[in-house]
Amino acid sequence: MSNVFRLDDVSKSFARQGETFHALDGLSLSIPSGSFFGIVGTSGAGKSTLLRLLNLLEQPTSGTIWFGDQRLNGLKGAALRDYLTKVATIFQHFNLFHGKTVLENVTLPLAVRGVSKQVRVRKAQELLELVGLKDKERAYPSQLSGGQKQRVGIARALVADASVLLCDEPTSALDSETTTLILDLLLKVKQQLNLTIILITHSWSVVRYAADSVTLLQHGKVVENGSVRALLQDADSYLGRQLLPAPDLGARPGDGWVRYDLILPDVRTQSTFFSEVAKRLDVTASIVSGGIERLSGIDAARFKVDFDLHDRDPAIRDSLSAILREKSIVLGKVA
Ligand SMILES: Nc1ncnc2c1ncn2[C@@H]1O[C@H](COP(=O)(O)OP(=O)(O)OP(=O)(O)O)[C@@H](O)[C@H]1O
Repeated sequence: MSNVFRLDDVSKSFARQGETFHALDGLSLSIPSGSFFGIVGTSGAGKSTLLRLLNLLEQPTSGTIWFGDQRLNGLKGAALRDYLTKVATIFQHFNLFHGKTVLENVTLPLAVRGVSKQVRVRKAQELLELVGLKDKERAYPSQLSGGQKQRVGIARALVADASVLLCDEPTSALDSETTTLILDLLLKVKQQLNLTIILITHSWSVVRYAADSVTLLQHGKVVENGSVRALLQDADSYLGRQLLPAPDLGARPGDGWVRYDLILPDVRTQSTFFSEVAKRLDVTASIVSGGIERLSGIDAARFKVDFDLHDRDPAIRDSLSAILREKSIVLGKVA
């Protein structure tokens, strides 16, 4: 898969109380074309700084940023304007013009590019229909809910035919139900308009729901990065475990029991997994914690499961281990 962006050893520094502070510190990252790319990290990790480098609100202090084979450092004039039609942004607080109607907000990016009124109204109406706000074109932002405002933001961002949508904490100001609706809309427009979506968030649940690739930033560096599928399959991946959490309930397994921490990468084809294992070895299996998550379009599960091997032939431990490793990803074992 080709990359829409590549960042090579990128740093961004600020002067702070007479000292140099590195918001991004030698960051290298490739973002695949067509991905829904989630960037997570705690407050101050450098997520917004990274997004501001991609939408050219800021320039890196050092390092190179590539958009395909175009170097973005120092882009100016017509090349800059052209880039900014291809890469659009939506924001946490929507950034709508309150004195303008929904339709005027959405037509604005076309008006500043000199597109005729007839064409820009037609384009804006198409986008408003796509985001489910056809009947709101004459409304003002103050008459809309938060979710509707973000829909307007999405329509406005995409009206000039961008191929990349940058999302700056797009659901942080919304309740969880509206968050799901907005993420569903982003997945729909990504599919229909063939977009790459890059979304920064501090919310694991947002990333779990929508992203197919994830990067974890910490102190301005990439700590871990990969496709959701690859991260899940990697027993040593911290990101993989965050995507599919299973709380540790503290109590150890009982005497003679063994506890496995397991991932089932596709529950649809593995719904009878534990009953089959239990039947095959004639053991009791008891789920201690975990659950099923829809990740990147597949239902994956992580469970901590106790198996009763009390008074059983020691060879059964090896058989159990072999069966579990054959069909699931074993993250850990406590005896
Ligand atoms: N213009 C600036 N001047 C000085 N320091 C800055 C500037 N912009 C960002 N920083 C600092 O760089 C660090 C990274 O900030 P950034 O906003 O990129 O983090 P973030 O991961 O987006 O955090 P949050 O989730 O809180 O928005 C922070 O410590 C911030 O204070």
